[in-house]
Amino acid sequence: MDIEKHIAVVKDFPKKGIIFKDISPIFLNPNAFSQLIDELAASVRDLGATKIFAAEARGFLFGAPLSIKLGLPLVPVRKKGKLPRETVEVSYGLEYGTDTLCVHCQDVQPQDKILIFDDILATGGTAKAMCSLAEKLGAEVAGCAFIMELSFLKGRERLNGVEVRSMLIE
Ligand SMILES: O=P(O)(O)OC[C@H]1O[C@H](OP(=O)(O)OP(=O)(O)O)[C@H](O)[C@@H]1O
Ligand SMILES: Nc1ncnc2[nH]cnc12
Repeated sequence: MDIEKHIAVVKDFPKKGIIFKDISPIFLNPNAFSQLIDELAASVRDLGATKIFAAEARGFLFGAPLSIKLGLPLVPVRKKGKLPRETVEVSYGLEYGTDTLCVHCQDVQPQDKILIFDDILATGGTAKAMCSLAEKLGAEVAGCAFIMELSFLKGRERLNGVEVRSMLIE
């Protein structure tokens, strides 16, 4: 499908100099959204993941239907202070700031193979942090998948050694 026609480009958001790729128009078109989830699921099935990590907040919007489509458990990866039970955490840098991501310890077992999912791969800070969370809990990273990759920010290099799948590379 032509994903690009469902992405709005906004200059200088959230800071001057950032060209923000807004994927939210896809949610206004349920047929396109459904097709996107079908294609995303087909593109990662062979990775043999046992669970999906999806990053707050935009990652949740795609991660939830992806988990249903693949029949795999979904582990919410949340920003600090949101998860009520025991967590592991990792701090990371973003294109426009820094943050800390957490996961519930009980959600992951050492035999798990984790599919790291997010809407956008930019600098790779978020995805790298999710890989570290999986590894801290003794699990393996099966691969990383994104709707869109901003290749000029070289996130793929930061994920060196991990299988990376992006539906759209810009
Ligand atoms: O590759 P990176 O440089 O880490 O950037 C990618 C991340 O940035 C955005 O999330 P953001 O932290 O803006 O949060 P949101 O999903 O809550 O909007 C996006 O949804 C990815 O998670
Ligand atoms: N330029 C960008 N557009 C949308 N989401 C992002 N996350 C990090 N950088 C981004």
